[in-house]
Amino acid sequence: MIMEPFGARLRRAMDERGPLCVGIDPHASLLAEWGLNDDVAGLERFSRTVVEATADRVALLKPQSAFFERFGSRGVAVLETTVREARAAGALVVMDAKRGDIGSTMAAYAESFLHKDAPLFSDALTVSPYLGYGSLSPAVALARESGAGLFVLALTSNPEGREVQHAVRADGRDVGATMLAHLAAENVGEEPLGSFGAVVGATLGDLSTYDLDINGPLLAPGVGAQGATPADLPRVFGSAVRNVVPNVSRGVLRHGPDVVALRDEVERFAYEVRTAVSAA
Ligand SMILES: O=c1ccn([C@@H]2O[C@H](COP(=O)(O)O)[C@@H](O)[C@H]2O)c(=O)[nH]1
Repeated sequence: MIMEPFGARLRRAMDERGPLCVGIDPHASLLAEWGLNDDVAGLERFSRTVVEATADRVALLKPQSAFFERFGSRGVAVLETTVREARAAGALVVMDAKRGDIGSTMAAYAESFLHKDAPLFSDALTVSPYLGYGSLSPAVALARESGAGLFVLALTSNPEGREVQHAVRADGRDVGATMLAHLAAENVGEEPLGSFGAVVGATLGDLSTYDLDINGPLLAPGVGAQGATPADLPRVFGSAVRNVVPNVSRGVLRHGPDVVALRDEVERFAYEVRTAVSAA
């Protein structure tokens, strides 16, 4: 069965559930705060709890692959279960693995996360374009075939990103703007929303010099622990704010392991995001 394109599925989820992405980031410090051991059993309990608390109510869940990979194959097995259970409970899943390599290797990364029969198949994948946007072509092609999406790192939330992303090219455009232009080209004519999104940090202040109108989703990490708030979103994203899905990881997760407390925090962020976006 051919799956509806990711952009259309995400638009519907954002409209029905509100535009919020919750991160599944099992930091060792959070496992300790939750009274769990820093081992595979702790990882499994943490991830199950986040899925139980959030997957039936948020548009997007974003497992951070690094925190699972650090436990080796058993951690990756927990990641597979987490993705499967989150999707079964109704959330879309973006795998935050930030893959990027020469095209021939990129094809294998794409198979790992975007082939519909892959054990880690996810609705979308974060990818790094810093081996050249064209190196991502195999992932773009497979995402189209599978009804999946990509989130391309364009303007990341960390201050160190500037030395690469703000570098100005010979044509006068900076690297981040160039990535946004590539994505706009991928999404031409797609309705209601293209499947090729950008990662643009909510921490970055006024982005009015960038054309964020890529007809695709803007995944905006940085809300919560990194200091941005939902109220910042209209100022940062301007008229593109309707397509923004802010991500909160530690800002929600530090309220666990109590499921009700996690849900309350998700509802609070969702309400604040909705209020900020509808006032814009
Ligand atoms: O520019 C980026 C891209 C990705 N991230 C990821 O988002 C979460 C943020 O976690 P918080 O706890 O809400 O700070 C994390 O998984 C990062 O790897 C990002 O922060 N910035």
